[in-house]
Formats: sequence, structure tokens, C-alpha cells
Amino acid sequence: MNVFQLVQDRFKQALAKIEGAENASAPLARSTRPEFGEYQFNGAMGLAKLLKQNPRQIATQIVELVEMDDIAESLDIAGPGFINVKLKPQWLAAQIETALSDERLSVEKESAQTVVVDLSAPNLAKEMHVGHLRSTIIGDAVANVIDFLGHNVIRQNHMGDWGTQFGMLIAHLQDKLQASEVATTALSDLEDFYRQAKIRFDEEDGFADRARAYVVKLQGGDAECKKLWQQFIDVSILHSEQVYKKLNVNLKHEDIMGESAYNPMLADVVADLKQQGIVVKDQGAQVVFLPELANKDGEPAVYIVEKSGGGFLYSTTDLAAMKYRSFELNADRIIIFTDARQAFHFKQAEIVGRKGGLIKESTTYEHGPFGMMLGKDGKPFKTRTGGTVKLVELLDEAVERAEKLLAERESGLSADEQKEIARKVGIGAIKYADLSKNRTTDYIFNWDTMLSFEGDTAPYLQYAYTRIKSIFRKAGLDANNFNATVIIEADQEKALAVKLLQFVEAINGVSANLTPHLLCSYLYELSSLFMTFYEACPMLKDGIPEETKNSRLALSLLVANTLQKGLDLLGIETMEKM
Ligand SMILES: NC(=[NH2+])NCCC[C@H](N)C(=O)O
Repeated sequence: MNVFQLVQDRFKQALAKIEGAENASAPLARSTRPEFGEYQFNGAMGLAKLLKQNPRQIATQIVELVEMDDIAESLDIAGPGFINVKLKPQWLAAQIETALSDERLSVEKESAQTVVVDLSAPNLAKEMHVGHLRSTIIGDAVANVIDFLGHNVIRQNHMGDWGTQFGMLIAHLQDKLQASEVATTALSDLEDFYRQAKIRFDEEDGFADRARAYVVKLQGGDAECKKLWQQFIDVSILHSEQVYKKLNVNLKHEDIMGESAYNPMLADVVADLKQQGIVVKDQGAQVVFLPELANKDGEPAVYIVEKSGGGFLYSTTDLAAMKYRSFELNADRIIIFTDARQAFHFKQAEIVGRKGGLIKESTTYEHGPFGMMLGKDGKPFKTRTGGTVKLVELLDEAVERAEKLLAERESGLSADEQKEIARKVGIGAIKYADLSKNRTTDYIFNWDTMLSFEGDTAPYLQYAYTRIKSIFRKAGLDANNFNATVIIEADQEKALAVKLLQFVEAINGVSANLTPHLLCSYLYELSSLFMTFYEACPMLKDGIPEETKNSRLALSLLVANTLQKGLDLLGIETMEKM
């Protein structure tokens, strides 16, 4: 049940009955003030212009024609011709009852598309750092939502497991193994390992040449090099999988489709482009010129697909990935999450791919760029000494901080329970602080605000959830098995009911715009409305009639279910007690 859609459809049907308005647009908006009702139809003014009539007259005509008796208690014309729709409390009540008895909370499945989501994609030469947090959790949340909407989601972890840096890394690893170290210890600190290899590459005689020779060997499929490379990859993947587990993201080993997997397809992709006649040789390299992306001096953008002297690049790999996803995986949508600095790269890739026939016309290619995580000083997030912050350490710190905060409260919970709750609160706080910001902007990382139990935070939402669960425990009722006749009387009840039914609008927004923050703000607004309702509409107080109590409990329970589902889609866990 999508109330917005339903109301809009009714207006569309009304317009269809007006001569000349059959295909007119039907702009609908949420009302900004509850006294005006819940929705506002804004189409009369535009239509008046089109039909050269008085807008209020048109509005009157629409009100007469629109069939809304079953769902609306009043339709009022305001100002120049706005139509305010006030929904019927009885109708809302019935929708709440239906949603409460439905696991999917009345969210219907859409007709299934195949959606490839490219997310996380750390570079295996290095340990995951905060820069990979955003791609991982934003991608995961969006993938969860699209999956919940009924689509076939294929997660692709496009790990950076290939490229010239592996030459120096495997050369260094080979020396370490010869000095009888085992791979797991040698690679226990990837940052450190990378640094050592880089110093040797820059300073040690002959090492750089050896590294370069290894790159060529590796690309050519040399068994010895491949074996060294594989050890590197295995250890490195274990590191990221540890992070995924801590982060509670839904990424599995079989979702890994790293850059190396495309190596055998690269030559074909370049051949495809040559066949289309769009590749030219430029300073020894094979490139595609893109006049549609010219700079301000009118020079076309250049997309390199093969380096001078041979060898393919990141950009070639993305074309191969595009072809594979569109033609082999049959994707209707390809969605890629990386930081905003790669926006131009993906814009170019799409144009090259479309010209070169590497993507079906029916496949969309969507890049979800995101801004940076900044420190308190507004500069890129770093350790105190200016190093990159390892993701694992950041997550562990979050849990520790949550533990301390929770220990200050009288909860009556056992130490084990406390620990588990602290884990959910700490990790939830980090994730929510990130997901709730508009994806495209930079944001300042702040421990104190994200861990606060007040305001737009995960702990606040988790707390609202446990509060409802504790009301049920107090009332001696089984929250997993409760339904009641809903009666909507108080304004706070109505406002809450309307918000509850807007869940589907929020998640549709996430899927369409790749913006988890829409779901976050929805959940926050829902919790705030619940708190207001809770103050104004007591449930367990003496003297409350049984029907009123049960109705309010039902509303509360749907709030809890919606919070749990919403947080779950965001990859954030809830708990029964806190
Ligand atoms: N298809 C892609 N290029 N996906 C994203 C890869 C991100 C890359 N490994 C990075 O860390 O920047």
C-alpha cells in the first residue's frame, strides 16, 4: 500500500475525465501542516493555464470528479487552487491493522529486475581504511532495500586485486618467504608490508626492475608469480572479511569479483571497441576521444583503454565489468558506489561503453558518488599522527566507547548482555552517522554526537525500539503475536498512522536515488512522532478503556516493527533490552 501513489492515481483518474487534461501531470505533495490534511494536489494551477480557465474553477471541477470518498474525509480548496486532502481516520486505521499483520509491512514486491550493486571494493594491497567504510555500508544498505523491494540483487565486490603495485608486493613477499617467514605473519600488517615494499621499490638497486618484470609475468599467467599473488590475496581478503563481519554487512566470499577476474576479458573489450571504430592511437596508447566531455578549451576528454607499450588499466577493467554485468549477468541496473573523485571516470566509461556496444540499451549505469569523512578540523579523517585510520581499529573503538557509556547506566543486565548491546550500539552508531548524511556531501566524524541517546542517532532509534518492547513486557503481552482493532482519534495518533504508512515511500526513494539517508530521516521522524504520541496518549495508565489501550499498543507495535525493519535494511541491529 503506497498512499501517495493511491491518492495520486485517484487524481489522475479524475483528470482523465476532463477534456484536454487527459495527459496532464498530477503533481502531489505532502502537506507541510497537519491542519491542512496529509496531501496536497497542486495540479489545478497548471491545468488552468493549459485550458485557459480559472484555477479555482478547475479545482472545484477536480474535487467533484475525483473519487476519494473511501479514503478521504475532506477535500478543501485553498489559495489559488490547491486541493488539500484529509485522510479518513477509519481508513487509516484499517491500513494500520493490515500492515501489522503483514511481515512485509504492506510493502508490495515490485516486478523483479536484476540489479548489480558494485560496493566496498577495497584495494587488496592495503588494509581497509575509513575511505572504504562509505562504499561498503552505503552500498550494502541500498542493496538491502532493493532486495526487499523484490529485485534480484547481485552484489559485486570489485576488489582492487590487480595492477602494477602487485609486482613490488610479490617480489617483497618472495624475499620474506625465502627468509622462512610464513605468509600470514609476513602480511599481518598490510600497511606496514606495503610501506616496506614501497621503500625497497624506490631505493633498492634492481628491486624496481624485478618488480616490473613480475607484473609482466603475472599478467602473462606465470605460475610462480600467480602463487605468490594468490597468497597475498587470500590473506588480504581475510582481513576485509573480518571487517565485514564486525560491520554486519551482507557481503560473502562469493560476491568477490575482483579486477583480476576481468583480466582474460580485457583484450576482447579493446577489440570490440576497435571494431566499432572508436579507438585511436594517441602517443602510443589506445584511446577513445570523447568530444561530448570536452574541457573548457574545447579539448575532448581522453579515455585510455591500453597503455603505450601494451597493458590494460583500471579503465579497461571497468568496461569489461560493464559488458559482463550487462550481457552475462543480464543486469537491468548497474549501480556503483565510489567516492566522488571517480565521478568523471564513470561518466566517461558509460559513454565509451554505450558507443562501443558494451552495455545493452536497456541496462542503466548508475554511479553513486559520495563525499569524504572528515576529522573535527574539517580535513580528511586521519590518526593523531596523520596516518590513515584502519577501519578495524575505528570499529573496535566505537564498541569500547559504547561499552563505557552503557556501563554508566543502571540497566540490570548481565555483563554478557551489556557487551552484546554495546557492540550493536557502537557499530550502529558509526554506520548511522554515515548513512544519515546526504551521500554526496563530506561530513565531520564526531564520536559524541553519534553515540548520543538523543537526536538523530542509531542509539536513539534503537532505544525507541526497546522502549516499545518493554511496554509489551510490562503489559504481559506477546509482541510477536498481537493485533487489535485500531481507532484513530487524537491528532498524535493520526500523525503517527500517516507516517507509518509512508515507510514504502521512504524506501522507494532509497532505491530510486541511491540515498539511504532518506530512510534514516524517515525512521527518525517516525521515532519523534512516536515520542510525542507516547506523551499524549497513555496506554498502561489506570482508567484507559481496553479498546483504546489495545489500539495504541497496536500503533506502537507497528512503530517497533517498522523501526526494526528499517534499521535492518540499513544494516543496523536492534535489541530487546537496553
Ligand atoms: N567498478 C569499480 N571501479 N568499482 C570501484 C572500485 C574502487 C577502487 N578499488 C578504489 O578503492 O577506489
